[in-house]
Amino acid sequence: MFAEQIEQQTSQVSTAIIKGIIKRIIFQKDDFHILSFMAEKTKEPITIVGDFFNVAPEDDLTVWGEWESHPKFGHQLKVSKWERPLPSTMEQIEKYLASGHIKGIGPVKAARIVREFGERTLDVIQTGPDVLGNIKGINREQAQHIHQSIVERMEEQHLLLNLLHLGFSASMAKRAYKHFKSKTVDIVKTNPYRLTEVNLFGFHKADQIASHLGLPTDSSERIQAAILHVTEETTKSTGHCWLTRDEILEEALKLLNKNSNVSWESAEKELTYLSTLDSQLVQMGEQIYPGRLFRAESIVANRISSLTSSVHTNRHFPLHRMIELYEKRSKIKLAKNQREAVEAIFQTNLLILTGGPGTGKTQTTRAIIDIFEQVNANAKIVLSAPTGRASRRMSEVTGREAGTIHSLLKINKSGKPTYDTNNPLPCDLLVIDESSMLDISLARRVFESISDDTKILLVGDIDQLPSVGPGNVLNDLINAGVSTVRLKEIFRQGKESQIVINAHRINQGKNIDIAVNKDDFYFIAKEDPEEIAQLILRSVRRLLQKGMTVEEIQILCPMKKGPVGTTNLNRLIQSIVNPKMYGASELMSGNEVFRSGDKVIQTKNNYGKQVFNGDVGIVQNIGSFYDEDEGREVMSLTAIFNGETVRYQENELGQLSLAYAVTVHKSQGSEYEAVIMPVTTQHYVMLARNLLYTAVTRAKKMVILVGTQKALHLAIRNNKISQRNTGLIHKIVTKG
Ligand SMILES: Nc1ncnc2c1ncn2[C@@H]1O[C@H](COP(=O)(O)OP(=O)(O)OP(=O)(O)O)[C@@H](O)[C@H]1O
Repeated sequence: MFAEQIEQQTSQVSTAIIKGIIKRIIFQKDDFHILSFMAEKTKEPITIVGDFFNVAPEDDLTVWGEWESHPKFGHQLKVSKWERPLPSTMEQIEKYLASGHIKGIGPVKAARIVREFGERTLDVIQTGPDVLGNIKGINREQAQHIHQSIVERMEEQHLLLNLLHLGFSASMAKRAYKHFKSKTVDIVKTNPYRLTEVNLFGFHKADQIASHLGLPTDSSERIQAAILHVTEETTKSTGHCWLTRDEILEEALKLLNKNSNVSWESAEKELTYLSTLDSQLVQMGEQIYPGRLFRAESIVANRISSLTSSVHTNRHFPLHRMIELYEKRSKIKLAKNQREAVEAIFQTNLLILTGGPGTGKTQTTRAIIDIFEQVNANAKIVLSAPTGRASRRMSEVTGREAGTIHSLLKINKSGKPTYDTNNPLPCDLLVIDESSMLDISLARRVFESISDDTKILLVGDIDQLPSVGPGNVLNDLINAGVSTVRLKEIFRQGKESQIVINAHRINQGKNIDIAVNKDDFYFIAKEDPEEIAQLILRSVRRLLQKGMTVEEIQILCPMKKGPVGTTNLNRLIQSIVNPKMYGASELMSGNEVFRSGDKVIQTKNNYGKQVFNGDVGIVQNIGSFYDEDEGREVMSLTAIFNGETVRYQENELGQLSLAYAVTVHKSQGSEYEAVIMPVTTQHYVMLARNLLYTAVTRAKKMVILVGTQKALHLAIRNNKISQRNTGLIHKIVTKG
């Protein structure tokens, strides 16, 4: 059987298959091993490299791999698969027991055990520790240990034999085992979709395994997995917290029926079943929530009810006098609604401060913090924001320390925070800036982490795009009646620019105003998308000639696709600002080429590297370097993010993208000296007032819009801010 498998696989892939014995572990880090291996046939020692687990010298292995020639270490076999044949003869079993794998057994005891049970030794020991009771020199505790070790060994063996050929790596098999224990192989073979529960595989990979195993395409397991997959993906891509039954069924059937014929009724039956379990999906009438979003909404709503009902308003200090003193100290006369905000924070535990650019949100926040400290010199005030860029900016404008919510709550890789209901954040006033970016899951973490004695000030601009993740938290809180101060007076307008004026005009649905005597807001009329792209290129060149740097100029696009989408514009801009240089190293990832000097954006949170989704950096170097951990030369790219050098290996480049042009969504919470934006009906589906408003408010010194008046008007008129399906308002209202 074993040999048959080898034959089968030899014919499918052109890899070397070698049987032999591990002689020495040359290097090991986690699962990665470099081993000296004695090939059975040639009796020659070779070096094998790859992911292994629980291996030790003298282990018999069969390895599959490809030969590679390493500049430093010479000829070595890169192992993609391996198996450890089960010991079957008495001699093999004795050698195996004595090999050092099983604590408490050396050669003498191994020989005694095998003498007692013969070729059935491993089977017998698996039945229980008591069978070892008569073996001289083995006490109860050791017997238990030997039994346990053998059981685990056999399970691991079983795992490797059954999973590696299905496309699992050794470490994936180990992760699956950690979760499903002895049931792992059974689960994979009967319902591989369960691997999606532990985020080991997505639906598509699980479906491939199921198809490889010949499992039926209309099984309940497959239909349920597809339903859960589309619910998760659709809420992620649309920002909705719930979807209708019909939406889910339509999408699930599209996915399922690529290679089968599942009926609407069968899918509906499975959806009903999943909803009645009330865990992965929760049904409220026609609305279906992913369970975790439903729970997040309920928790936020509960916490808000509790926070707002626990406020102590009996003040023993002369607030009006304190505001006057603040005005004297800061030489700023607060406007009426700025004063209201200062007063409100002492009357409620949860306050929202919103307003457009230049309306004095930062100034009001400063006043609140200052006066709060005057009232209580020992008050612990914490400043935070959803992204690294927003928190850095907050720190600059307030002159105080500010960090991301993730770092504040000490949220670990698996999303678990150190501060939560049982261990609340020690804090009297928590200020969160850019709070329009809070999605419902992050809001849950924030509200769960604070006690009823903490006040929260949420600062943000509700007219910006909503959070990237599901939910519309800031808007929902305002609409649910949470105390809100809305700043309307524009303080910057007089002395400053058309940018602020036009941002407010856009927000009010009015056309932009181009003042001839100002040179910070341009609209360049162009119809043809190719010409728009060329004009954008020319504008970039012009700004560079004027002395701006690549980092200061940002192209913001509604979409990624098309001639004026980020993908194409990045390619074009790169070709002029950072063209291919003869002899210089480059690295490819997907359709993108990275060169030293390129502006790049991180596209997912990486806690290990401390670089987060949306962080922008500059590539510093591309080349090979000696990786101590791997003990070999690897190609890598280093980039500078916020003054820190970060290294990416070739297989990590999927986390980076060129960033000369980014989507408006990605720009939330950032500011740039100059913003250039294509405005064309090619991006019709995305043209909305809040998108244009968000883009324009990112600019500090200059905005250049290139496109058609028609597209611009469409965007300004479209204030049907794409509705998000959420239930937070309802949940808060019903609590009240
Ligand atoms: N009451 C006031 N009197 C005079 N100037 C003020 C007042 N409030 C704010 N300002 C000034 O107006 C300008 C804009 O204020 P601020 O930076 O607080 O606005 P903002 O809403 O935070 O803007 P943005 O969202 O664009 O950062 C600042 O120069 C600030 O000092």
